[in-house]
Amino acid sequence: MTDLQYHTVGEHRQRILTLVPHLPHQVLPLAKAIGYTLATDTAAGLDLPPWNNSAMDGFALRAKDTANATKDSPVQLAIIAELPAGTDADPKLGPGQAARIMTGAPIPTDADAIVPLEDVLGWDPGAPTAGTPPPDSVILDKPVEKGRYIRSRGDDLRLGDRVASAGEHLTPHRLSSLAAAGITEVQVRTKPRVAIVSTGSELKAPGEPLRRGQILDSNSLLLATLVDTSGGEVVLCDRVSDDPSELKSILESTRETVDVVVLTGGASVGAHDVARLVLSPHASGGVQLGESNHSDRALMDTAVRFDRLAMQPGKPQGFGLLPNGRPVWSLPGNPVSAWVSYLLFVEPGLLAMQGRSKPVADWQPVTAVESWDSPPHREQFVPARVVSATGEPLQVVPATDRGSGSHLAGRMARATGLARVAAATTKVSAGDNVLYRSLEN
Ligand SMILES: Nc1nc2c(c(=O)[nH]1)N[C@H]1C(S)=C(S)[C@@H](COP(=O)(O)OP(=O)(O)OC[C@H]3O[C@@H](n4cnc5c(N)ncnc54)[C@H](O)[C@@H]3O)O[C@H]1N2
Ligand code: MOO
Repeated sequence: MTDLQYHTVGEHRQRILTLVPHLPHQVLPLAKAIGYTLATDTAAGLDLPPWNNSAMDGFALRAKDTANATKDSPVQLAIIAELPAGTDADPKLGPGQAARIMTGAPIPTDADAIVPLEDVLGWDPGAPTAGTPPPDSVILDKPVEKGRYIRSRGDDLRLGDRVASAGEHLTPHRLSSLAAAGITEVQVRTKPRVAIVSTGSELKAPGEPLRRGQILDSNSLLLATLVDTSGGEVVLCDRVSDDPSELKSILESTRETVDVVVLTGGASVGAHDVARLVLSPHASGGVQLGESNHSDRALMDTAVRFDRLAMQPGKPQGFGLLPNGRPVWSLPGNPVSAWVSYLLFVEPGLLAMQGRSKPVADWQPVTAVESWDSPPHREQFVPARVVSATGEPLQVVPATDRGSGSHLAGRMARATGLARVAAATTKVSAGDNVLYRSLEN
């Protein structure tokens, strides 16, 4: 705590992580599971590789046949078979015999080493081997080490080894490992179905003409695309005016069809702040906290609460559970505030609902190359821009020349990420270290 009137970022996030419900499991074919979160540890269904196979295009042989090979006294081996990848042939190799073999083809049971094409005498790098019949023989002028270029059955994974763990994000590389290990379907957490509602009588859809007093709604697109990157499914994205009946009606009509509601705007203390009026009609402007508010009981209090946070931007924050247990976030309407608030509070909440094992993003130390002021007793989150990507740590400047001005919807585009300044810091000087989260992928 920095001030009794304000919650810290950590306290607010802890309350969210305590209260959000976990989503149920579902079974999906692997090819449909991209972006989901694995719900159970998942084990290999076979040995990988499934059989000993060649790591090189070359010749499979018995190493002992080459033991005496020298430049002066080379060894000649007769080629008695051709083994392309995919063959199930297992030719018998007698003394002095070898098989031409391609990368990935199973090693004959009698062979114990591979010599790559390049290592046999007379190989011509300019003459392609594709489509040519196997030679009658090969000549070697040095011994081949037993086991050379053999990829052994199970040296990647054994049947039953864990391939991926519950809570891991099903990224392309993880899905690929699961496919290689013989998995065809996975248990995942269902995706949170999310309703996004931008509130404010001043909002118009992008592309519509504006009369005096109106602005274009940019938060809806911001939040819808962010929800997608957090593994959520946007099932409704709408705008309502400051008339409370419109927001009430959306909350009612989505009772059974959405798991999560994210609102922007109307979270502060204004006379028409509709999110607060609808979700927490009896709350006053800002909550006066005493020590007891930080007890476990307060953490477990599920009611929608509007708190003031010791952060800039993003001071007014609403969060709680609706009567049927759906979490609702009520984010401030200023676009930079909505962005920062989503990243700090909604993203970890949505990931926790999916059982994601790494629900909080990493912040890395970077060097500020310009000075700027930071408000006392509040953590500051500044849209920032990397100016030198070479060397460590990275060097950043504020993406706008007006600090974290939370209304600067247009200049947000200049940012490559967010810089984070500790609550105790009131001035960042050039050369100081700050934390940074990259938001470029
Ligand atoms: N007397 C006080 N006034 C304000 C306080 C305060 O503590 N006391 N806090 C200020 C801070 S900090 C913030 S942040 C804002 C948050 O206000 P609301 O959440 O009620 O948001 P609105 O008033 O509805 O909108 C704020 C601003 O953002 C624009 N906006 C809203 N929605 C969108 C959207 N979907 N797309 C683009 N821009 C949007 C809106 O037009 C306003 O300009 O309250 C301060 N006031
Ligand atoms: O805290 Mo507000 O979110 O500065 O703009």
